[in-house]
Amino acid sequence: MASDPGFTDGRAYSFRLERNLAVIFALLAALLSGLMTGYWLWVLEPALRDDAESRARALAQAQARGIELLLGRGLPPDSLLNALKTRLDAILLLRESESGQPLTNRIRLELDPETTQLPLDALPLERGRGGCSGCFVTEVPLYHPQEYRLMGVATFHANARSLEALLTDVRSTLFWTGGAILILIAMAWVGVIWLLRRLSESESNLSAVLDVAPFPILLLEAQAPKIRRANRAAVRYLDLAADGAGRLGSRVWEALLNDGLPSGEDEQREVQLEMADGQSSWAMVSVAPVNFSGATHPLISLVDVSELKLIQQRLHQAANTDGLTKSYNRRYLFARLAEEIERADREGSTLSVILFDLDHFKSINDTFGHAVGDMVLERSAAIMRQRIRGTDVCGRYGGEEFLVILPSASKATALELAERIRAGIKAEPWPQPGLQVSISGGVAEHTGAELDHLLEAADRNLYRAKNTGRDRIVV
Ligand SMILES: Nc1nc2c(ncn2[C@@H]2O[C@H](COP(=O)(O)OP(=O)(O)OP(=O)(O)O)[C@@H](O)[C@H]2O)c(=O)[nH]1
Repeated sequence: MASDPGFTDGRAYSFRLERNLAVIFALLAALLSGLMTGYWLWVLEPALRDDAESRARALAQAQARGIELLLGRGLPPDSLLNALKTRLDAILLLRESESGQPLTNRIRLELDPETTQLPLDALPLERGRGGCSGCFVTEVPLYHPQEYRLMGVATFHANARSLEALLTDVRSTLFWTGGAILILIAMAWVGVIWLLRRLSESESNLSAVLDVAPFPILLLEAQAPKIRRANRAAVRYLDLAADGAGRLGSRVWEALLNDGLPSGEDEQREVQLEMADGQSSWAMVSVAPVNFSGATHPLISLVDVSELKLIQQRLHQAANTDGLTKSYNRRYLFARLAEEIERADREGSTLSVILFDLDHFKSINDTFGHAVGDMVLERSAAIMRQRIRGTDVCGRYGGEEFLVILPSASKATALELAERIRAGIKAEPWPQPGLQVSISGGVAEHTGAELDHLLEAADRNLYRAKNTGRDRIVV
């Protein structure tokens, strides 16, 4: 089938099914023709010949008897010949006694009814004698008159009427049988053409449907993950182009293959792809088996979920982030701390936390205004984020309280970091004249107890820091 411009062919497409059907019909027609020819050659024709021969043999014998009777009357030669011409239907092989020249005549004669009564096997006959391959000739001279020697009597090897009747029978049998076969073959071909047209229609309809689909669709080969067909959206999305062998492919497609296609029918996979323009894109890949020409091919569909992914990320970020400080919020901190405690228990590693609280924050608000208070919160969170390690987590625990989670850190390490943060906030050059900010912190190390115990321990130390003059860290 010619490739259509839409559901792009990676390779010429062929209907194996319809091709097989056509071959079956052709074989059937050849078989029937062979049978008919064989039937004619090995059954009908031998029967025809046998029938004709036996009739001719009988006729020749009867005619020979008739001639014998005529010859016995002692007629002069001319009269004899005339009598033979008018009475018998035969070929005579007369030979002049002197010259020895044969006088072969095809004569219209009538049969003497008496002669037909003679016993049929009375005369021995030989076929093909005297140069007449289709004749039966008496083997011995029947009569020896003075002037002429009658070598024998011959007849065509068939009674014309019975042979004609037989031929008519055969021809009519052949005509009807052959006609029926031809009608069958013609009907079969009409059926095949109709079927092919329907298949072609459904194929082009499928191509049209797949082509207008706004998302990429690929039909793969049954045996290997190679593209057999791709719709326009797939050509655009995956930047597909045909190679020298007409096979579709691209760098993005190879990356998708390397990432692994879903194996199961209901399986879907989200894959991140680097597109032809260098941009990153997320695609939901799903696979469904479809049958073509008796083989199961995977039909791959891709849905670009980049925007969805972005929205998901934003939602996830919004759900876990504090709007003011852009640090993690309390919800996330609790969930993350639970995870880290579980990991520390599982791996037997250390884990520490620092609970910070800005000092006299109420008075900052009261003195400099709420907006300045917000700015102090934002800046303090940024200072914390700048100083922690990549594995640490820092977030807003409450109003002016912050929690830092330090996986694999002892309380000594945590203390060190807490002091650096405290010093950083204190040393920050705040833009408001007279604004001074300090922070207190309580450090606690996970000792195998539950999450609440760890936070309570940190809170107790923070309380002690507050009560012992603030601007300090207590372990
Ligand atoms: N500007 C601003 N203020 C906040 C925010 N959240 C809580 N606060 C204020 O933070 C203040 C906390 O005050 P307190 O709990 O009395 O503590 P403090 O004044 O810091 O005193 P100590 O903790 O004992 O040093 C309150 O006045 C809250 O209104 C916020 O998001 N923005």
